[in-house]
This record gives sequence, C-alpha cells and structure tokens, in this order.
Amino acid sequence: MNITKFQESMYKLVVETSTKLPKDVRRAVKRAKEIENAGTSAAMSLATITNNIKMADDQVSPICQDTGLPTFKIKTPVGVNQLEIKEAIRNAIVLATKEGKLRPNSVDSLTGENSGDNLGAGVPVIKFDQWEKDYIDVRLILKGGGCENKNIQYSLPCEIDGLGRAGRDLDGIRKCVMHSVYQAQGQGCSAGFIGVGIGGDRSSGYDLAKEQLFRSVEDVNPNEDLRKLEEYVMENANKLGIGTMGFGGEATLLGCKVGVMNRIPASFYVSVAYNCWAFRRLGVSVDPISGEINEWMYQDGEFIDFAEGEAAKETAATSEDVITLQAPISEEQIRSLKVGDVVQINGMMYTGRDAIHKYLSDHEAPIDLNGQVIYHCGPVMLKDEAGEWQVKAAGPTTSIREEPYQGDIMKKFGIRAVIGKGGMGPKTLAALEEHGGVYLNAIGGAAQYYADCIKAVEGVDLMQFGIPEAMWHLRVEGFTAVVTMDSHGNSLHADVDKSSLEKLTQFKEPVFK
Ligand SMILES: O=C(O)C[C@H](O)C(=O)O
Ligand code: SF4
Repeated sequence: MNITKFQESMYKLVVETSTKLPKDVRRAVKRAKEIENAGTSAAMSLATITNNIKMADDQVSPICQDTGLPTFKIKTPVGVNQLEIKEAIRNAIVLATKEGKLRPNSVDSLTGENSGDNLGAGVPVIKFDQWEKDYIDVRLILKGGGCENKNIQYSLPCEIDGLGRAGRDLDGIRKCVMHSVYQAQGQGCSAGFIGVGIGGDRSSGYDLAKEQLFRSVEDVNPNEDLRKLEEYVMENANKLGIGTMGFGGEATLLGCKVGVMNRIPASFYVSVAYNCWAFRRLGVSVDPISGEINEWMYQDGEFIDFAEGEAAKETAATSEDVITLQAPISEEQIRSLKVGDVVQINGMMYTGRDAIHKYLSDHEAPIDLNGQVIYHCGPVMLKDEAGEWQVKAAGPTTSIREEPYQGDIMKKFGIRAVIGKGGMGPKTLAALEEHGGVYLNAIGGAAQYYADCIKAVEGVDLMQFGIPEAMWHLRVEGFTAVVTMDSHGNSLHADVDKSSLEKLTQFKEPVFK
C-alpha cells in the first residue's frame, strides 16, 4: 500500500470528523430545532449550537474543544499490514494536533502529565477486524469526556429510580434505557444520542453499546423487538422535558440504537453509551493499494448547512433583556441576578478546571481573583508565528466535577461568577447564597461560538498542567450565558432534575410483555 497516501487519507478523516458533523447528525439537530419552543433558553441554545456547527464548517476548526478519545474501528482485507496502518494513524493524529484540529487530550492517568501530541499508553484506540471484502473500512469516533461520563451500565434485575423493578426481559431493558436518558440530564450536552448494548460482560457490553453509535441515525433495526424498543424510546424520551443543555424543553434525545449479543447465565447487562449533540463520527473506505479514499460514509442525502444561524446569534446578542456584566463584579450586582436571566460578559475571565480547582484549594492564586469570573473550560490553543497564543476552540466543560471545591474557592478568593455547563450541586448552591455568587451556564460544545467572543489572550498561569488545564486569562466581548443558579437558593438544574424524575414515573407500567 502507498502508506504516505494512506496517512494523508487518515489525516483528512481526522480533520473532517473533528470539524464537520455528518449529514445524518445534522438532520437530527435540525429536527430538534423544529420541536424546541421558540423564545426559550433551550431554543436559544440550539440556535447557538447550529450557528457553531456552521462556524466550524467555515473555519475548518473543531466543533467542540473536547476532541475526545480518538477511537478507530478498522476492517482490512486479508493480507493488509495492520502495523503499518497503526503507525500511519498515529502520525496523522500527531499532525492534526499540531494543526489545532485536535486538542492535546492524552493525559498520564497517574502523573496527570499531558503528552501534548495525543499519543500515549493505549491512545489512540485502534481496533481491527479482517474481512473478505477488497477495501479497507475505517471508522472514527471522537467522543468527548462529558458525554462519556454519562455512560451507564445496569445489571438486571435491579430497582430503578422512578421506574421500580427492572427484570431480565425486554421491558426491564426498556426501563434501563429510559432511565439512562433521565440520569444524563443536560450534563452530556443534550440533546444526545444513545447506543445501547444488551448482553455480554461489563466490557463487551460497553463495546457493543459504542458500536451502535456507528450506525446511521436514520437506519431501521432489522431485529423486530429492538426496532420496537428504539421507536418507543424515540417517541417517549423527549417527554422527560430535559431539553437542550438540560434547560427544560422538548428536544432531549436525537437518536437511539440498540444492539444485542449473548451473555452468560448469571449476568444480564444493559450498557448505554451516551453521545452529546456534537456527535463526531465518520468513516471512509480506502483503496488498499493506492491508500486513497474511495468513499465517505454517513454522507447520503440532504446536507443541512445551518446558514440561518447568523441571524439567531444577533438576536441573542442584541436582545434588550440581556444583562451586561463586566468584571470585577460587585456583590450587589450579582445578588440582583436570578435564574433565567441571560447575561453577556465583557472584559476578563480566567479558565480553571479540574487541576486548577484542586490547586487553588491548597495554594494561593497566581492573580487577584476578587470579583472575577472563572470559566470551566479547557481550550484548544495554538501559538502563531509571532509566538502569540491563539484560541482555536473554547466551549465550557462539565462543572459538576468541581463540586467538592467550588464553594470554598469562591469564598476564599472572592470570585463572583463561575461559568460552565450542566450545573452544580447543593454545596455550591449554598455557597452562592452565602457569599453572593452566581453560576452561569454556557452552551456546551459551542466552542467556535465562544472562541469568537474571545478577543485576546492576555496571559497564562500554571502551564505545568498542560494546555487544557492551565489558567488562561481571556478578554471577551459579548460572551453569552444563562443564569441557572442564583444567590437566592434557586437552581434550574435541581428543578429540571425533579420534574423529569416525576415525568419518568409515567413510564413505570409494563409496555413489552
Ligand atoms: O473536556 C472538555 O473540554 C469538555 C468535556 O467534554 C465535557 O463535556 O465536560
Ligand atoms: S463539551 Fe459537550 S459537546 Fe463537547 S465533548 Fe463534552 S459533552 Fe460533547
């Protein structure tokens, strides 16, 4: 095989997957737009999302800053050298990282050190199969961490919150799947897609679940029972009212694909792989001699380009109801904010995620954070020729991971606002009330939209934690987010969790007998 050409083909696949959503996914996002109620925070988020998809297309930049754990599934004709393929993929990944198409995302699990080039023990994940066909089939999924953290595995029989006993039958499986959507709330950047694996053991069950994410969103399951289950879930999951970003609304689930394999008598697992709206998976067929791409997968049918997104961006940014915040923010100003307010931030904000929160809990801050805004974000950054940092992608990360630290850190340093996504828990809510703070929910995955709001990178601290985890000093303009937790004890996240749990109970009665 012409391995240079093959490497180029793999580079194209990686870049395309990271920057351009496949056609079937775009159509699903469009359907979500059609059902979300106009004028709500959920509809505004979807407008930002579609605007972001278009920006990523135009700039050939990552749709979301979390470019995931690159996972390749490859089928080769007998006789093709798989070692050569592996090497070419690794080279393509390194190049895509250098070019800012992937975030350096490979971290030593024990030391926390970021390898900087997306390589490392077991990473990228490459799985091979052989087949009798005469071409190479390469599929790639870039699944981010926030949605990966919402995967869930059930061992039947079990008791399920809101749904009661789930037995070892199709109806028990139905309950697991409905619950899996509920428990994700907005934290995996809903509206999402789920792949479900029935059977296997703990690891092969999850593999099977992820395998389902390689099916086209619009295919029909050839297994009659599973087809019924998929249709049932698609019809009913949106009734949970979780909505885009968990803001409450109509679009909660955009796809459900279920697969089955055998199990051993004592085990009965239902494994669910949750994928955010930024469902980045593509595939190519490659000629095993020339190494060139013959065909792209998932690219049949209508292409939705979301060009109307621009107008939506302007509406959100120019609306009279938007409250402007500029740091340093006073306690009084923060206490005047309430859940549901849309704010627009101008001025400085500082990124901080897992490593920074742990660090700040037992060190002094490198800068004065009094009255300042912390942004839960791990951006994609590149240095330009002049040696200046440029922001390539910068959406929010899941905030709940900082729950053990957040309240204490806000009080310790006088921080007035934190921005992230998916909401935080009771400890933070209590601290917001006591100290006079606010939680702002940005639109998860809208990494291009937010990168565009960042007008300058004015500094960086704690680079020893690696690019995604460092503390970046960002000057922003028109950075839009929604108040979802205020200083009066209100949390939209707690409310939506409670109401969706109540709605889940309506699915308690058996459906598949
Ligand atoms: O790591 C990130 O930037 C985000 C992550 O995918 C998340 O959803 O929390
Ligand atoms: S931030 Fe949201 S859209 Fe991006 S990878 Fe995480 S879950 Fe997906």
